[in-house]
Amino acid sequence: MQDLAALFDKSAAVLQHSLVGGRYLVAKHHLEAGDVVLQCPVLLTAQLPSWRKRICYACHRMCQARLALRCKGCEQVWFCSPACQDSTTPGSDPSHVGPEGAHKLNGLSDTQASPGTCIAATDTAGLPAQPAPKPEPDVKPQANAISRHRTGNLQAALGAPQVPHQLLCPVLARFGSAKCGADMLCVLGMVLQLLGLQQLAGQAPSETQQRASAAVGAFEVLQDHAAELGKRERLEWLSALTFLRQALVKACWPEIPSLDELLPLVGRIISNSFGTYPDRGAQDSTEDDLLTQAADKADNVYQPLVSALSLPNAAAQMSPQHSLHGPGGSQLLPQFPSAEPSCSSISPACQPGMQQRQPPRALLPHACRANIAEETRSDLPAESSCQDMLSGSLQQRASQRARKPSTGLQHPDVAGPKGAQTQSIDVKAKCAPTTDPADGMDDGKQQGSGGLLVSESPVLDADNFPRHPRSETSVGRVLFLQASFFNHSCHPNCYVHRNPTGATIIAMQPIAVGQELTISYIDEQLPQAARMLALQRDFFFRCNCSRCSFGLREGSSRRKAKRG
Ligand SMILES: C[S@@+](CC[C@H](N)C(=O)[O-])C[C@H]1O[C@@H](n2cnc3c(N)ncnc32)[C@H](O)[C@@H]1O
Repeated sequence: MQDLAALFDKSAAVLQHSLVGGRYLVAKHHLEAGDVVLQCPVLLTAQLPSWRKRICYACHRMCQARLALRCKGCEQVWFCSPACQDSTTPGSDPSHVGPEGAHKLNGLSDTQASPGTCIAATDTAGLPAQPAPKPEPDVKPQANAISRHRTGNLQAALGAPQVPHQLLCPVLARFGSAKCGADMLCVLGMVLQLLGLQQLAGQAPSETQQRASAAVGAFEVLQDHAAELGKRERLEWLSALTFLRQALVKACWPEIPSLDELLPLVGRIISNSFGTYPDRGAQDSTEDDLLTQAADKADNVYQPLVSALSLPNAAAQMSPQHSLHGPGGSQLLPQFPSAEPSCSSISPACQPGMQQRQPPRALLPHACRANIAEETRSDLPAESSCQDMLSGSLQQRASQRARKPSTGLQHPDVAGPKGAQTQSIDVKAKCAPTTDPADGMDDGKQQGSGGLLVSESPVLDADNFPRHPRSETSVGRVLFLQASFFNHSCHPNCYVHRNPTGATIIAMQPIAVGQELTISYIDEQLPQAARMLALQRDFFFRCNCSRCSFGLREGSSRRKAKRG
């Protein structure tokens, strides 16, 4: 807890803990509306597959046109400029090219490497290295690799290093053949980044190694809700993680984590990450912009319309929402908050296509999951090993699959049992499309229930408040370490503002010293029942905020009044 408190040293928040409520943040001193509470760098981020051709892998800027530079190694990531490409592939520096030199690329850039191949390495003395051991797919896990890297200095996690693309490239090369849904693949990308950080953390002591080690340790302290996944949802994740393990094996990853080790990583990512939304205005936000907006926010919290249409990121300012904007986000840049992203020069090809400032769309946390009925959650064997559970179920599902076509959005191995659709929200409507917005839809618009409504004006409700977009409009996920300690409220007193290198939490109203700081994880303008459903489904908890408690009382007194 003492380590964790250090994460908030340079902020206006103090971490507290209660037996009932877990960890939460309170105001260190009195805050006025518009005051910055804290700034959080990105810990992990990944884009949905359909957006990779539009959003630079290195600087996360979005382009209207398809990006020209693609990594020829994995064919899975695109860059907006050679400078960006170089920034993620630090050439011959052996400290950047993987564990124990096993994945050193021998002078090949990742654009020359064969996709997904395990390239023989030479050691630093120029002698041929032992070929990287190729673990069997069913290799037994080592000791928990994640916990091994926990260090005392969690504050260093705020400067988590960028994982070199060379390290991840051979694994990402397999992602093209993944059968899981787009959001799952996005989460797998974040898991892979974490494994990459873990590899950096295992290197010889260095500043990068220490920061990576702190980041891995810090991730471990986040709440993990894997145990609360419904049975079907859990099977889907196990199947996706099996795919990831196979990709790691084929890429000669030196240590293959078991499913039991990987599932908690997913459990942390899905319940702590935010969806990212295409906000053209966020790309070039500066600290000045931010402070201006924060000041405006103080004046405009409840008179949103004018500022909504004139300022970038205005939806976040006015709508007390969990609003992280845009594909900004850095590759874990330590310079925060005013530093430019690592891409200092956007390519000429890309620049004219950069999205114009437009009223942004606010954010909903991802919900690319089937809504598992409560009764299906309860029949999960509590202590079952992931592997046993998966293999048993796969046999069962193989016969079901023979009878029932897959939706195409799920891994065929976990295509739902007969009748599953009746228990769940339409998965198709909630998942980002697997089609590619860069292929044939150059205005970025897509049709259909899974459409990405990039160029659309914000949807305003009856009171002219911008509404959260539907979850399928997101372009990826992002995880901020410090933001993961804010509890949710349906009447929050802070909001999350996304900028190119991270996020800033800003007070929306005067907050007294010691008062809890809260953000909204969802569109809090939804009716109470819908809010409860979204929080349970996506974040695995029943909201105990004052508004919900009041709402419940109000509901019951209304019912009593009706009865009486
Ligand atoms: C992102 S974490 C927030 C920090 C968390 N309290 C902790 O100790 O790490 C989200 C988790 O906090 C708890 N939580 C947050 N807001 C809550 C609320 N309004 N009511 C009940 N539980 C809440 C839930 O367990 C939820 O899954």
